[in-house]
Amino acid sequence: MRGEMWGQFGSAIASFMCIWAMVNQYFPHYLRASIETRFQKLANYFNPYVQITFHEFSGDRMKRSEAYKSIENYLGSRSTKQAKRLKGDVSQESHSLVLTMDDHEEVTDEYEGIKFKWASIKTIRESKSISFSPPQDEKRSYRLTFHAKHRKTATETYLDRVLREGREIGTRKRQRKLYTNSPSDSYGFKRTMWSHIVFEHRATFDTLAMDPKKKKAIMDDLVTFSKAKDYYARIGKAWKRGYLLYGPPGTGKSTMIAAIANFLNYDVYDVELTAVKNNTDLRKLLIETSSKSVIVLEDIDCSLELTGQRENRDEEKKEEGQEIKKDGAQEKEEKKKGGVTLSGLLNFIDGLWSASGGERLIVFTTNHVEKLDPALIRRGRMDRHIEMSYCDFEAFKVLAKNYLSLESHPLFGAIRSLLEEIDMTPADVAENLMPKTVEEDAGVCLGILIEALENAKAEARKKLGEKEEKLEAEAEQGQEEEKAMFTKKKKKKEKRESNGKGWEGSESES
Ligand SMILES: Nc1ncnc2c1ncn2[C@@H]1O[C@H](COP(=O)(O)OP(=O)(O)OP(=O)(O)O)[C@@H](O)[C@H]1O
Ligand SMILES: [Mg+2]
Repeated sequence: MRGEMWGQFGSAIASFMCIWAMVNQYFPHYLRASIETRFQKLANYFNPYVQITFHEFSGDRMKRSEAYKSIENYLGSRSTKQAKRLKGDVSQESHSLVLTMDDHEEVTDEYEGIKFKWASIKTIRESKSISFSPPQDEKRSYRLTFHAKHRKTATETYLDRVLREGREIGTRKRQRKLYTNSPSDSYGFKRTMWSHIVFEHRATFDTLAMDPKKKKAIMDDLVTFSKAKDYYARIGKAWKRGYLLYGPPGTGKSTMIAAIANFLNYDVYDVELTAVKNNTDLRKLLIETSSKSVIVLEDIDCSLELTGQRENRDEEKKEEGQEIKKDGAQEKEEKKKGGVTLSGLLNFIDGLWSASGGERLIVFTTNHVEKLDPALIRRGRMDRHIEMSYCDFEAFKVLAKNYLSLESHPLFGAIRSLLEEIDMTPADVAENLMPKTVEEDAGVCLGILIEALENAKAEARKKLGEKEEKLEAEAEQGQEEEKAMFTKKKKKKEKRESNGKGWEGSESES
């Protein structure tokens, strides 16, 4: 019965196609449009299916539609399994092979027991003008077909899922970028404020040597942040989070930034503050950053030399009664150099100027946290302060695993006790662990590290000895000086007393 019905429906479609071909051939254009509308109405009346079309280029013709790209991503794996004709290409973004269903192919997707049909459509527009870019005449789209009774599910949940999943696949696949700001002077016609290269830093949280508990807490914080869009919207805050990474050179601050970017799949914007002319340019830079990005200001204490801190120093000088002499040229030079002020930077962080929203992580690094203006790093601006410190045994184990594929070794005990006594940065430990020749096996590398630690220990002892000697000498000298002072004072007193007696004596005598 059902088969018969489908047969009738099929022959109706065939007759319709026949009539349509005749109409196309014999009727003038204005009549064709009117007949098409009427036919469409008739077909809609009998057709129980709903169709939704997503065009590749819609509205802004220069840009591929986001929905189309998401659907393409979503259908990717389904097409590879189901479609008989596939198109292969190498993605410009990720340089990897991308397979999509060829034109006029169909795949079926199932959601909550409902079948959704996706077809890739290509229409060719007859163009009378000569064009060198064929895509203008070829229009592609994806067409979704489903039964009218599932309209609610399709429009309210299914399509939402398709677009969300497609976007996520796109984010995972995309090649991330490392942006650096061009010097302010070079902005001009068609010059962008940022130049970029492909971000290829391989650091991950797995390879980052630090206390595992601290590492886990940071990763949890990042995950919570990246999923907290609604939360930030509800509390009316810009969706951003500030991290301050501080510690001595070579403790992994830059490595941590790369690990964060890789973990969250974010782009990295490395802001070179000294190349920014003024607060306005800084603001423009922020506006030009994309969502899902880490904005990095490295060695912030050095950058601030040009700005707030310099002003503070001037004020300090004023307080000390020193005159601040600046000739015209010097002032001009300072204006040129230090256009970015502390308040400009604070505005930058607060995202006051970024009405565009979107998830952004702002990271400052410094070797001297104590030098920073408290306003710059207060909670709310820099939400997390993370100390990157010298290599302890837990961090060493991560490095040993990365560099030597070792989980344990008889020499680990000696290294553990040496690391408890000696401050060595992960960068130095890593350098010692790295095999210098192909003959060096893990044992040799560990031996080299032990030797370096022992040398550092001997050096530290020597320095301590010298310091103690110096202190002793200073103390001795101090004692001598004190003694001399005491004797001098005593002599003075005796002299005064003897003078006094003489006066008293003369008094009585008179
Ligand atoms: N915690 C760490 N885990 C893994 N590797 C590390 C770590 N710290 C340093 N390294 C290694 O040392 C090198 C230098 O580290 P990095 O540049 O991250 O240090 P930094 O703290 O940013 O130093 P600086 O303050 O000078 O900028 C890295 O390339 C990395 O190989
Ligand atoms: Mg660094």
